[in-house]
Amino acid sequence: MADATIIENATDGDIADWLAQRLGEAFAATEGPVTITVPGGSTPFPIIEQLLTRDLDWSRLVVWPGDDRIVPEDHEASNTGKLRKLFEPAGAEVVTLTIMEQVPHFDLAWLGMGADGHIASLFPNTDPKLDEPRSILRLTPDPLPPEAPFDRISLTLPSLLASDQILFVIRGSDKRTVFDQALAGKSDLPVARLLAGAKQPVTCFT
Ligand SMILES: O=C(O)[C@H](O)[C@@H](O)[C@H](O)[C@H](O)COP(=O)(O)O
Repeated sequence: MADATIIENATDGDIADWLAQRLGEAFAATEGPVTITVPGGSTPFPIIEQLLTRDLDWSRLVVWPGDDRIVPEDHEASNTGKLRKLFEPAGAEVVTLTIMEQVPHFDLAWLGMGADGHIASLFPNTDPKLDEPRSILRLTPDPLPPEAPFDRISLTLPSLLASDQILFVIRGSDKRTVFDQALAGKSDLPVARLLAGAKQPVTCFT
């Protein structure tokens, strides 16, 4: 079971500073690109807007959506569309998730979490496995989440765990309770399964 560093009451700017620090360290540690996966939903985008004001060589960054809704990129529900609009003008590359992609090792895996304990699009009904042989899956959440009632494509638990460090940004007391129970090994929700498999540092901003 992972132990996590919990940083409470963080502002989007605090999280952007933390991310800039981690990315700066990753850029300094290699000549090549730095590869991260980032979540969709609503939380990450204001943080990314602030992150991109920091003075880093964004042309060295490769961004993988952790998941997406199966909609065109110009659809308002598209995570990839939003990430492209933010990262590409700064010079970063945003990968298109397809089940044919070879998923790399990530310098950082950034996740959100739903109140039902889903991460990426690994909803409880999809019964995500730590020994899943596939890297990317197409899934149908059941029930379909009302805020984004679409089929999904998602990195799997092994893909997300193939990372040097894991970041969660989880806002709200309900979600914090779900996260704490998962961290304590008191649930079998997707977030708990990921935490059970994590050997790398886990940081959670609330
Ligand atoms: O495509 C998605 O919706 C996300 O990848 C999903 O896993 C998200 O991270 C959580 O649902 C939290 O979403 P909020 O940040 O909106 O709370």
